[in-house]
Amino acid sequence: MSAPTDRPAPPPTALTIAGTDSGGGAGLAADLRTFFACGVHGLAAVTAVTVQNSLGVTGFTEIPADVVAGQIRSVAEDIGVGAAKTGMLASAEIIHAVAEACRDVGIGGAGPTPFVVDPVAASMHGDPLLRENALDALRTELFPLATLLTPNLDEVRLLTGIDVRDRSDQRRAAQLLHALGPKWVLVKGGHLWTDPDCVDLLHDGREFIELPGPRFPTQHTHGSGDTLASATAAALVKGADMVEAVRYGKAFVVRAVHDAYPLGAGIGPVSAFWRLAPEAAQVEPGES
Ligand SMILES: Nc1ncnc2c1ncn2[C@@H]1O[C@H](COP(=O)(O)OP(=O)(O)OP(=O)(O)O)[C@@H](O)[C@H]1O
Ligand SMILES: Cc1ncc(COP(=O)(O)O)c(N)n1
Repeated sequence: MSAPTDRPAPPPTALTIAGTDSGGGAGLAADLRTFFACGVHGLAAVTAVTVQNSLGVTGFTEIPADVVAGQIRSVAEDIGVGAAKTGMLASAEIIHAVAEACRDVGIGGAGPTPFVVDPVAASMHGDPLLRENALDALRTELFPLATLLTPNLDEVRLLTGIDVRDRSDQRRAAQLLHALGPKWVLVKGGHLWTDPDCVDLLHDGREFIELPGPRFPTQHTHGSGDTLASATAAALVKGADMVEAVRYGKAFVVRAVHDAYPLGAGIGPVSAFWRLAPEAAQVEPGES
């Protein structure tokens, strides 16, 4: 085959700033898989390497903070970042370096690049992914830069002290978190076991938008939060507004949870494979 003379236009890009999961279910692997499935070229700044399988996380080591920041600056200067998304940030030092690098290259805050901050604190097995002293750095350094903050209910409890038991608690938590500086907050409802509608609540300081979805009776939801945030970031790169982008992210993750598969003896991952089916390739943000 001869080399093409007309090269295709490059696809949009999105950057994940996250830790690795050796089991391939969550973190960096889930983010890059979701970007790929959405037709977005994934860029990666690795923050930590975890020792992890379907049964839990038995350890992790952090990447030096200057190397994390270097990865962000390197791809921003050369390739360009259409949107960025954080996952596991591990330590206050890394959070500080990420915030500084993101500010410098226009990610989040007053910059042009949408920034989805998933304040990952622990794995779904309850194993810590963030040093205990790092919560304040998340609140004060990263949240004010976030275009969208996507806590789950355990993270809400850690960050606000609110133990969400119903939709009115979910609203109260969204208000408190919005006051910390993000433009939008999405309080995810996956852990609100009493809610059959699995409502994720989106808030911008004025309105509350409820995003219901079916709750599937499966334990295999590893990586669902990463997948939701990455699909939302992918939609933002493609020009969707926030409400449209989060609706797309939710529709994406609902399909991914529906198709989740067992892997190993514990909790299996959600699946982005559905997006590669020919009929699914037609679904774009705003059409889901
Ligand atoms: N059993 C389920 N059926 C359908 N959707 C689900 C289910 N569990 C979670 N979700 C959806 O998946 C997304 C992530 O939800 P969740 O609140 O569990 O976040 P998370 O704890 O960060 O995810 P995880 O820890 O599994 O990666 C949300 O959109 C939520 O509504
Ligand atoms: C590297 C890394 N990042 C994020 C998660 C959270 O995902 P989950 O809550 O599904 O365990 C994880 N387990 N590992």
